[in-house]
Amino acid sequence: MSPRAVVVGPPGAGKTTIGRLLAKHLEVAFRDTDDDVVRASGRAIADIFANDGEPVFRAMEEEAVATALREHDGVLALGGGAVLSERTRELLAGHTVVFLSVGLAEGARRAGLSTARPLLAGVNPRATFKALLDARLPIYRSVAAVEIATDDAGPDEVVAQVVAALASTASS
Ligand SMILES: Nc1ncnc2c1ncn2[C@@H]1O[C@H](COP(=O)(O)OP(=O)(O)O)[C@@H](O)[C@H]1O
Ligand SMILES: O=C(O)C1=C[C@@H](OP(=O)(O)O)[C@@H](O)[C@H](O)C1
Ligand SMILES: [Mg+2]
Repeated sequence: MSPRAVVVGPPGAGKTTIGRLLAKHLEVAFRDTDDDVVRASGRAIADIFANDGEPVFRAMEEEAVATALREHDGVLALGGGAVLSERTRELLAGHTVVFLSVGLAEGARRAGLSTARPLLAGVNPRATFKALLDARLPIYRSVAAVEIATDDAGPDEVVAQVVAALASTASS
């Protein structure tokens, strides 16, 4: 069993939104590893970051991703930082991975200053977001077979582009 598509990318790229719509389009189930961590721990992500720190969240996330990759055959959205784990990157090899990209201005606008995303809740979220994009861009590219820029496309258009890209990947 393997997910039809695994969606990666920075916060605000639309992994959760597009993943859910893509699953609907493909008539398969949708799963998001952020939700899995919240359900398994019974806690909000911001609470885990604030009280236990990022490494504890990353360990929970790594387990959630490994389990979901094993169990889920629909569309799977990862949290934006899941690919920081080497084990996760290794597990992603052999899966159909879609990278949704977003630039600094649009990504920061979409991710907002929401406290639900603790990594971006500091004093200068824009600078934090820029550093995050710079550091992670090569990592997202290294795990994904498909890259879709989402800055200038609404959700339905992004889904259509993902569907087309998946079809051409499957036939190549
Ligand atoms: N292509 C898009 N165009 C405009 N807004 C979008 C697009 N994709 C997502 N959004 C909006 O951006 C915000 C973040 O989306 P979300 O799916 O939570 O991103 P992620 O899971 O990658 O962090 C949400 O408010 C969502 O409605
Ligand atoms: O980029 C990150 O490190 C994170 C992204 C979040 O998910 P989204 O990318 O879905 O916002 C969530 O996993 C957590 O706040 C950490
Ligand atoms: Mg998300």
